[in-house]
Amino acid sequence: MTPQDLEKYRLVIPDDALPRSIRHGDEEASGGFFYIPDFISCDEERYLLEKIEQCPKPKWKVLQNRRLQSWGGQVSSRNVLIPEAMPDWLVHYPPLVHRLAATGCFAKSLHQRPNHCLINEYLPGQGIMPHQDGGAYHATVATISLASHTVLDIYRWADDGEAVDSQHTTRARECDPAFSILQEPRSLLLTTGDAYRMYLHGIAERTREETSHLSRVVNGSSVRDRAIKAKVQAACGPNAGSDLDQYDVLIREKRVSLTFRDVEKVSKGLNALLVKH
Ligand SMILES: O=C(O)CCC(=O)C(=O)O
Ligand SMILES: [Fe+2]
Repeated sequence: MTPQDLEKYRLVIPDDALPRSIRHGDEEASGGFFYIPDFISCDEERYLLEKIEQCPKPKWKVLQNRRLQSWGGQVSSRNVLIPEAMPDWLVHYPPLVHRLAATGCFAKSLHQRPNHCLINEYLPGQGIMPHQDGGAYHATVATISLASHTVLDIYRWADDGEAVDSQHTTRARECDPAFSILQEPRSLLLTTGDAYRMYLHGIAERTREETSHLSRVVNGSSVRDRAIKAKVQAACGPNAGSDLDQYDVLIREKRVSLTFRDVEKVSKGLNALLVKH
């Protein structure tokens, strides 16, 4: 995929879900959300899951609601990457770093490609609290999903568009998502520019999506799996839920996600000399 192709994957965000400080039409100049189904093949997906599963146990950091691996190095409290080489299975086969750079979404980042990858594993019922990815990274995040679908919920700040007092340290977010994005296995979701900076994102801790959880999905028309697409479109349509089982819409399985970003500040210590670019 080339940078010219990317535009056709842009998600159209409804007017009433835009941050109040962005006028409709402005978002194009400053990034957005792009959903690309089948970014990797079934063989690549299988291979990646195998490699991730084979990693030694200490590579996993176990959190309360998921576990994760970190590749490319550790990000220090000062937002500096202490670099480590990425493994072959993220760089050579499948050539994910190269394939992501070729989309053009990292063209404005310092290294013009991701140098860091977080791998999150979610069992059914697990998720991630709404958050922002913050200032350690260039404002592009590339997320590849493996093994199961999920629904990423996108939230706005409650005070968005109001003058925020600089003394103010805690900001409230809106309770309900402004919209959601359905991510299929093997898909890529890119979040760039203002879309990265202005919204929060999270995954609710549930074992299945019911009709009401799918009703604000914005990418129903670009979902590849026919059964999932039919359910999303039925949930979003004018007769939402009338001919659907309200309580058994989409069952989640174990999902693994790869989150690629560019950490712009990189330590030039001894480790850096050992990392081949
Ligand atoms: O698993 C995902 O899709 C989201 C992960 C995420 O938001 C993060 O690691 O910051
Ligand atoms: Fe995140």
